[in-house]
Amino acid sequence: MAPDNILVQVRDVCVQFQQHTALQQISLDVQRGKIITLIGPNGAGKSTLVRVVLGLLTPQTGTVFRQTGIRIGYMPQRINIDPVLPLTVARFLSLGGVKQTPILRYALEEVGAAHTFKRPLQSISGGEMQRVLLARALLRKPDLLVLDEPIQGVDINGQYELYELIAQIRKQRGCAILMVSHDLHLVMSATDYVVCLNQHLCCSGHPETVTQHPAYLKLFGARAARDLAIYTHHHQGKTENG
Ligand SMILES: Nc1ncnc2c1ncn2[C@@H]1O[C@H](COP(=O)(O)OP(=O)(O)OP(=O)(O)O)[C@@H](O)[C@H]1O
Repeated sequence: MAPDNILVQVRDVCVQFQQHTALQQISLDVQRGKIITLIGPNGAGKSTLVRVVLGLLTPQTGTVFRQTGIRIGYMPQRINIDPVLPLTVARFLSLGGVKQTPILRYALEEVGAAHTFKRPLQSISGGEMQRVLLARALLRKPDLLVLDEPIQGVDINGQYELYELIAQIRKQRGCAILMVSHDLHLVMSATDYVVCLNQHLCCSGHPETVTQHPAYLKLFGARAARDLAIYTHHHQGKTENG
């Protein structure tokens, strides 16, 4: 059992693929209504941890507790679509079980992709696709939204927009969000808690704390300093403008 405000509790989880250790002694709490971001280099185990949280992968050791009855909306890193399959965005969204047009339209409106409703899925842009996947996850009315690299294939302006949208969704719906990101500076203002992974848990805490942590600086080096400078600038700008 975990306190009611903890949606998912991961304790001392280890995952091994053949001889390779993907996760080592990882503990994590996903709190109701909070945004938690997993960062780490390629192969650090971020997607593996996401799969553990989702219950798609059973760790060799450790425990995972999920509050009973919680709904989880998942936006995967990518999906494979048959290029010749005639599938509109509306039909794609309805495959999740919700068929009512107004509800599907509303979900697309919420993510700023209402214009794609009747379009063939194969014809929409990378950024639009990310929004459609987000809409699909929202149709589950999630208590927890899990986003595995939501900005993949999105240009830099689109990335800021998407993170703003994610922050707005949390504000409006009050759901918890667990997301994976490579770019901490982009997500910092939209994140309550950061977990820095590299098979083991390098450091965790509030974004400002993590970016100054020796383990984070060791892992990301010069980029970390640049990220902090960008964040500080961005953050100060925001404060000055109210
Ligand atoms: N099903 C699997 N079988 C074998 N090895 C796997 C499997 N899934 C993941 N791995 C390995 O586990 C390690 C962690 O992979 P994971 O995808 O979790 O990393 P990641 O941090 O999400 O990486 P990226 O940033 O590149 O997406 C990698 O070395 C990967 O090759």
